[in-house]
Amino acid sequence: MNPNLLIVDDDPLILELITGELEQFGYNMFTAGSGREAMSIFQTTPIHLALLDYSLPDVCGENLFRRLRAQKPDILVMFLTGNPNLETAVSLMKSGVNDYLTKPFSLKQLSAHVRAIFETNGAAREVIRHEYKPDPISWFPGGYSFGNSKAMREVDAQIRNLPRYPDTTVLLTGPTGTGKSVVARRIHELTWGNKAPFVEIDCSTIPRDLCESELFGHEKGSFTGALRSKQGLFEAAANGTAFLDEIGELDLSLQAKFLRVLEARQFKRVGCERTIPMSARVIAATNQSLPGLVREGRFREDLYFRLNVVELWMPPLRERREDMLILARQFLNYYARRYEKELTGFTVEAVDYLQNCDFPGNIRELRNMIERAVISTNTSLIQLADLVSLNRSEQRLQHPTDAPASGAPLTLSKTNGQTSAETGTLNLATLERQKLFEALASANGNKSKAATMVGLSRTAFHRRLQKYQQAQ
Ligand SMILES: Nc1ncnc2c1ncn2[C@@H]1O[C@H](COP(=O)(O)OP(=O)(O)OP(=O)(O)O)[C@@H](O)[C@H]1O
Repeated sequence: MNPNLLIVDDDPLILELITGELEQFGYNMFTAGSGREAMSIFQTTPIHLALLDYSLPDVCGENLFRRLRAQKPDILVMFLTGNPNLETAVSLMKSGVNDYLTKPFSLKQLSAHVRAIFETNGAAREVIRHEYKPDPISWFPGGYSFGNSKAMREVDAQIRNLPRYPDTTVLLTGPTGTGKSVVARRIHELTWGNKAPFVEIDCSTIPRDLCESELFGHEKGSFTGALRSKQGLFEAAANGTAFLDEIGELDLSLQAKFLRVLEARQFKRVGCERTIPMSARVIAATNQSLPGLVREGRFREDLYFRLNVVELWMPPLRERREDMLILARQFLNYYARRYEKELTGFTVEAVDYLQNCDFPGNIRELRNMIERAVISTNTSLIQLADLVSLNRSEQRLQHPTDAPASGAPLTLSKTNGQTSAETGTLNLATLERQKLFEALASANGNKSKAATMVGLSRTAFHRRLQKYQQAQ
């Protein structure tokens, strides 16, 4: 199920252009020319993201937004506005709008924003991941790298060995955003190329009562709502790869059934007695500790052992700092091409910053940071100021009318409408100093806590703090 997007605008041309642009990315597009039309679509279709024009013929966009949120608190909302005045901007951000884009904007900017909303919003991201869509980031021309750290070289060596054992189950473990899904796809590519399907399911997002049918499929009429027969994960994966993400979330009763499938290499659709052979390789991933879940009685020990034939551990990025720049460079090349920017690299300060960041969101966070920097930069080198950004809503509350059309987090130099490197650095220093001291104050003087709050290692935090304390 790809995400459903609703655009509400009274200009049919805008509706058509936006629909054409976003459909290319696999979103299901719904359009409405008025608030009333929007509400009637909304009543019948699960909408994940609404793109709202601020001025509609029959209702103020803000009222429509409140009605949507009242009915579906987790709906994502982005406004497409003319230049908002300060009050409007403040009110939008305060009321929890996810993003807004100031007209005129380019379609590229719009799609970048939509992707960013889904990337940064956990719940909605899961919707995308529920079914497999090739992720273009995995297709760097000339191949892509996992990095050059010892840990990742070992992972790479093991992955290269796996095509010889296409039935072997693989367990991928490691914190969120470390690249487990990327590795799963890489194993599939090396084993089957595009000759067999790769099918993905996220066990944490499928409602419990639908999970069995998602895994094993069902026959028409086997339960209320089963209007058609449906293949499940194992059948759809055929002789390719069945990837079960967040396996730790699988319901205990289904764990037993799943174990039997792994042992017998066959299964039955719900409501059907026919046995279907299971030919796919199973890859499971989790960012939880399965032994821990076993101890708590939330995960079957026998299933854990059955899955754990080959375990690949993806360490957090802060434990493999030598990979950071390789990955950052890779993302820079990718996004520079994608956004058609002439970029040659990073400044020394930017490199220093990247190497000192802790990246609690791991590669996902690094990737987002570089994408935003590429969008916002005006120079051929990514500057420190392009990487360090204020919290987006804070920025907009302070300088709403200065928000660039791209809506990318502002660099301070741009916030003030100045682009000189010197001025940028000066402003950045003030901003950084303020952020460090604020974090320190909120952490009651605890430097480790404050460092985590601003995304730096304790040493980097301490070093920077000293610099500002000496300058006082
Ligand atoms: N080696 C890599 N090269 C390029 N992009 C990568 C690489 N590793 C990870 N990424 C990118 O980082 C992001 C997070 O990766 P991925 O979804 O594979 O992490 P994960 O460990 O499965 O996370 P989660 O536990 O939250 O599901 C994705 O956008 C992915 O494309």
